[in-house]
Amino acid sequence: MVGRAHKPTALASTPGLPPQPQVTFSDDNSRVTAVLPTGESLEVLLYGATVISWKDGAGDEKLWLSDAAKLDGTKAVRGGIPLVFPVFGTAPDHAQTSKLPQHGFARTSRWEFLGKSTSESESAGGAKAAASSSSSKATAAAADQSVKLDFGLSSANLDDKTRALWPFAFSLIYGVTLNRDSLTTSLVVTNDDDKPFDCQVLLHTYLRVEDISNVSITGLDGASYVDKVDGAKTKTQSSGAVQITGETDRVYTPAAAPSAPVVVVEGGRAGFSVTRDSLGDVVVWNPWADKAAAMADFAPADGFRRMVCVEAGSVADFQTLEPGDAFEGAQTIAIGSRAAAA
Ligand SMILES: O=P(O)(O)OC[C@H]1O[C@H](O)[C@H](O)[C@@H](O)[C@@H]1O
Repeated sequence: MVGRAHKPTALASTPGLPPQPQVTFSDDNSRVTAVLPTGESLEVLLYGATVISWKDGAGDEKLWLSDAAKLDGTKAVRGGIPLVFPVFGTAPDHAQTSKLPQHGFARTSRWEFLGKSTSESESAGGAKAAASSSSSKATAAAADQSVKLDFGLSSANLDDKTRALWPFAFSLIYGVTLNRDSLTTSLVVTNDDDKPFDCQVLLHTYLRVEDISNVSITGLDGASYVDKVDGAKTKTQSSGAVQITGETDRVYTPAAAPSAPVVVVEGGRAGFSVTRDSLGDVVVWNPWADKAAAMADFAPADGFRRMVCVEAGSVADFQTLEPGDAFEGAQTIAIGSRAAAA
């Protein structure tokens, strides 16, 4: 195809305004899709508020989703970004959460879509460009746009059975922001009860990689971790990148500050950089062949070579929220050159 020097830009839906991010609902109301004018996209299931797809402007998928994942609300989604709350794993010795299923109920509850917000960067001439009919300014503004989708879950939305397992009044607001080269997910937990409750949160991100044998993870040097595949022993990460060569299930607690990004490097190039805000822990998980084979919803069988979970959370301990208090934790996953600059 011959390149065109003066290719027309996409038409704005309102004359004089740059193209806007598009947010649509699926016909069956089960999912929300957002697309930036520059082509990046995001898909979120209301079931679990699970992000099930995140594509860059070239249409390349950034998250791993099992071919056998259940997306019909009968089981937590195997892949994407399931939300873990209020317990990580199971906690038989923790009275408040001991009755809950693995990873709690947030990932298996239907959330409400609360709405979208969009923004443009002033630095890209956003405000001016929006008021201008100049196509070059409009393009600059569009290039810097982002869209944020908000989802909510509260005790009032839970079925009686779930509420009985964890009888606290709470509300969760989950914000998912799609930028051109990054995705931010943030969770606000509010205690609406008149008694304190304990909770853990985790953003259980399945990152898609080309080949796990070329992947290394940096940013965890010297971090203390619990090795769940070696009798839950506490160890210290030696310096040098972490390589995944077998089943891996570790809960890292890097030194508190400054909180360095955890970078997934593939073939010598930074693929993803995960920056955390108020989330002290990082779980690194890959089930490898045998564990993957034991999961009915994990496919294809060698899919473990195409994924690694880097999960930002607050899970090493429980945190206690007093009545009326709120906790907010977030992660930003940057791709490509922004990851390289991290
Ligand atoms: O199978 P799931 O309940 O989705 O859990 C999947 C995995 O989640 C985390 O990464 C835990 O550290 C693992 O121990 C667990 O196997």
